[in-house]
Amino acid sequence: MQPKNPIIGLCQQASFLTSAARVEQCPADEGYEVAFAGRSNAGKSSAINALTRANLARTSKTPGRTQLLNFFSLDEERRLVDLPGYGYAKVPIPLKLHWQQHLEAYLGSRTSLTGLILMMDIRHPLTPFDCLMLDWAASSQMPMHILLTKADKLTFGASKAALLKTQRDIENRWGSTATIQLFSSTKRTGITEAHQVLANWLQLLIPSSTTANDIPDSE
Ligand SMILES: Nc1nc2c(ncn2[C@@H]2O[C@H](COP(=O)(O)OP(=O)(O)OP(=O)(O)O)[C@@H](O)[C@H]2O)c(=O)[nH]1
Ligand SMILES: [Mg+2]
Repeated sequence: MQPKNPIIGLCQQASFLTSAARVEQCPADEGYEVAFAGRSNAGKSSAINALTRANLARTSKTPGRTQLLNFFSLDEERRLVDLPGYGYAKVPIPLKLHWQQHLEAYLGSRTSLTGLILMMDIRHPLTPFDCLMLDWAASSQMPMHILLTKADKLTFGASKAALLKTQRDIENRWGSTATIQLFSSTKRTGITEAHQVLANWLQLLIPSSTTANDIPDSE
């Protein structure tokens, strides 16, 4: 029998920890943290829910729903963070500036942050703000993994083509800054691959004889 990837058990026991409106309100900067970033409505909260199999993060048809940094605890030293979505036009400018400032302060100061998952709607990849995040990851050498979300909205062929094109565009501009995969919260596509990235970044390495493909999605 294959050993169970420890990330699956930890994700199943994930619980809401706290919300922070500013960096000073974040939990102690200790252990390991992975943050989920992306344009408003890209599917960040849905992805966190799909990866944890719980209804932890609030999702919404109205973009701009997540306006705080929401922390979810996996165990005493590991956390996931749902970041406020950027780029939502209807948020008033002062609030936008407030969020941008706090997002930058968080990203620039958080020493427990071991990686950033960037979510992009597969139908609208590489928005200007996504490009800024890639610039930031490249310059700060922060590991980045991209989920092309809502892959279920395209046919299999079209989603593969979008993956290859976006991958090529990223390599041309940012080299090996980011890895990338297809993802769908509704169809539960790409969960195993994303879990493997989380396991690596959260220092939950599984035995080398086991590969990501050996581990079933739902256990
Ligand atoms: N078809 C499909 N719809 C999805 C998927 N993921 C999210 N959605 C829908 O997209 C909308 C936005 O999802 P959220 O997860 O709330 O997006 P978010 O990025 O957290 O949004 P903000 O909190 O506003 O930044 C909701 O209506 C979801 O049901 C997916 O994989 N497939
Ligand atoms: Mg959200």
